[in-house]
Amino acid sequence: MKNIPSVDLTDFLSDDPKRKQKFIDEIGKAYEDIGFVALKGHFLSDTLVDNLYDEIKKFFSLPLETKSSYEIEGIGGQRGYVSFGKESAKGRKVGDLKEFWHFGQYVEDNDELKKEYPDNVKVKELPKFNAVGKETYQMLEKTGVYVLRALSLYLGLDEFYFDNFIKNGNSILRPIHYPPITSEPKDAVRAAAHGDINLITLLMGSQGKGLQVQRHDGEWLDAIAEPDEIVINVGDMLSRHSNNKLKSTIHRVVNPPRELWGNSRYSIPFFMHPISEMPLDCLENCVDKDNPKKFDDITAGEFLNQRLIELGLVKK
Ligand SMILES: O=C(O)CCC(=O)C(=O)O
Ligand SMILES: [Fe+2]
Repeated sequence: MKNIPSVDLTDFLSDDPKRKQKFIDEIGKAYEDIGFVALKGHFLSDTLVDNLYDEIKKFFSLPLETKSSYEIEGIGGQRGYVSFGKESAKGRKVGDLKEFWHFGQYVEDNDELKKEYPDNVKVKELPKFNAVGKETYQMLEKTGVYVLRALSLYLGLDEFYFDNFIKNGNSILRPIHYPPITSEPKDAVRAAAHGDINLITLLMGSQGKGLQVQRHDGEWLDAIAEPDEIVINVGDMLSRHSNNKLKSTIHRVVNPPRELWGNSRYSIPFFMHPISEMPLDCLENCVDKDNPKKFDDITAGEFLNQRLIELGLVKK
C-alpha cells in the first residue's frame, strides 16, 4: 500500500492550465498535511540513474584508506567523504549507521559565490564518478526549480519567486551507503528521526522499505516510491518561510529485520538550498490573526550553520 500521495510533474509542465493547477493543488495540499510526495515525470533518465548507482557502489567499495583520503577537515563535511558513524541526528549522541559523499554546487558564472563554496572533490580512482554526479545534481536541481515554482503559486507568490534564491544555491547531492549490519546495533539506527534543514529534499532510492514518515498522530508510515518516482519533502527552511503552512515532517530510516542485515541500502537525497543570504523570514501572506508569526527572522546561511553544529559536523 502506498502511504504518501503521488504527483506527476508533467501535469505542471503541460500547456493545459487545468492540469497545471491540478499539480499545484495536489502538491500544496500534500505539503500542508504529510509534507511528502512521490513524484514522477522528473528529469532523471534510467541510464543516468543506473550509471549513478554503479559509480557510488564502486566508490563505497573502495578501501577505507582510499575513501578517508577524501574526508576533508574544516569544511563541516560539505564536500567529499564523511565516514561511518560521524553524523548524528539533532539531539542525539549516537551516530547514524551510514557513510556518505557530498557533491556541491557547480558555480560557472558568479565568482563571488564560487569563492564562498568549497570546491568539489575529484575521485581519482573512478574516472566517471564526478561527471555522473554533476549530471544528476543538475537534473535534480532542474526538477526542484519546477516544484518550487508550483509551491510559489500555491502560496500566492509570483511563480518565479524562488528562482533567484536557488540559482547557484548551496544545494548538496548526498549519495548515502548504509552498510550491512554485522552486530547488534543497540541504540543505533540507519538514520535517526529528523527533519531536513533545507527548502525541499528530492530523494532517489526509496523503492524498498526503510524510510518512514511520522504522521501528525505519531504513527510511522512506510514511504515507498514506485520505480519511476522520487520522493520529495519539505525541509525546515521552507517550513519556517511559510510560517509552517508547509510541513517539514519528521522521518527516519529504520534498521531492516535481522534476516536482511546483510544487505546494504543506497539512497541519494538532493538537499535543495538557496543562496546563504536568502531571508527565511515568515512570508507576509502566511501570517494573520489565526496564524501568528511562529519563527524569528534568520538568513539561510545562519540557519544552516546553527544546524550543522547540532549535527556534529561543524565545531562551535
Ligand atoms: O536514506 C533515506 O532514504 C533517507 C535519508 C534522509 O532522510 C536524509 O539523509 O536526510
Ligand atoms: Fe532526511
